[in-house]
Amino acid sequence: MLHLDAVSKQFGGLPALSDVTFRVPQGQITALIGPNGAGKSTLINCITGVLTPTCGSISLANGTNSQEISTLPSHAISRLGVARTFQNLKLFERLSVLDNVLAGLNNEAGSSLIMALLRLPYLRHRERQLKLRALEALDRFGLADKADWPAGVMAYGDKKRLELARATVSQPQLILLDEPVAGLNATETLAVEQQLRRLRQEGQTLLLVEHDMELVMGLADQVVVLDSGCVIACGTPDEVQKNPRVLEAYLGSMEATA
Ligand SMILES: Nc1ncnc2c1ncn2[C@@H]1O[C@H](COP(=O)(O)OP(=O)(O)OP(=O)(O)O)[C@@H](O)[C@H]1O
Repeated sequence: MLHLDAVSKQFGGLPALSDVTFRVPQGQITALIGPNGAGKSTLINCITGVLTPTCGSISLANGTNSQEISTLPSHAISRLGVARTFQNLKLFERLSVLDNVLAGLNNEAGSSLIMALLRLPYLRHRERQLKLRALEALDRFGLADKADWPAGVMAYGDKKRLELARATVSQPQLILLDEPVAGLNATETLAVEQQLRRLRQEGQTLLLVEHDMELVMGLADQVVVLDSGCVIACGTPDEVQKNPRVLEAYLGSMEATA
């Protein structure tokens, strides 16, 4: 689904990513982990077009088609079916919960201003369809009864789920989840875990950046470990947990912060 080949990114000559190569297989959950400063956010930003890699290739493969996306801007990558959630929530706090999810269908709304002003019947029908899909997405994440609330007044856990509803509503090819359970309590974390399992059952491809190792090891099909911008391990949760380089990277980072 997503192929990364020798992706490197430098900031002012300093390497943040070096020769990162791995694949995100279709219909699976791939977790990207690593100590603080390992390069996870930089990589997510390269995949979503927020940053352009210094060199290397990032391509979206669908059947026999493969498209290079490393040079495309964010909106073009989003139109190709890559959605994301953010580590620090990025919601429209003053808009309603429903409107926040509708923003996730922006690519499909696709009407011109003139058409919107004319309020053609076709367009009204289209709007109703999109609203229905947004409500369904809210319902999946247990938020349908809050559709009219301003997003800003919701509890933190609900905001995290709203981001998931917005990222999934367009049924993207690939969803990047940046720390989806950070700051959630055990019950909320379990609920998100179940929702992610359900998405996988439905065939959704997920790339998950997460510090919660219990969640990662219990959920992921494949774990990719970054350290100082390099992939130091890639395999099943079992393989990765036994890998001496991984243990060393995590122990090293714990000593550094002790
Ligand atoms: N815009 C930037 N300019 C300069 N250096 C940067 C920039 N963004 C990231 N870096 C550096 O790149 C390296 C990787 O940072 P990055 O934020 O990608 O790590 P991370 O794995 O996401 O860390 P964390 O788990 O703490 O979020 C770090 O050394 C960081 O200081």
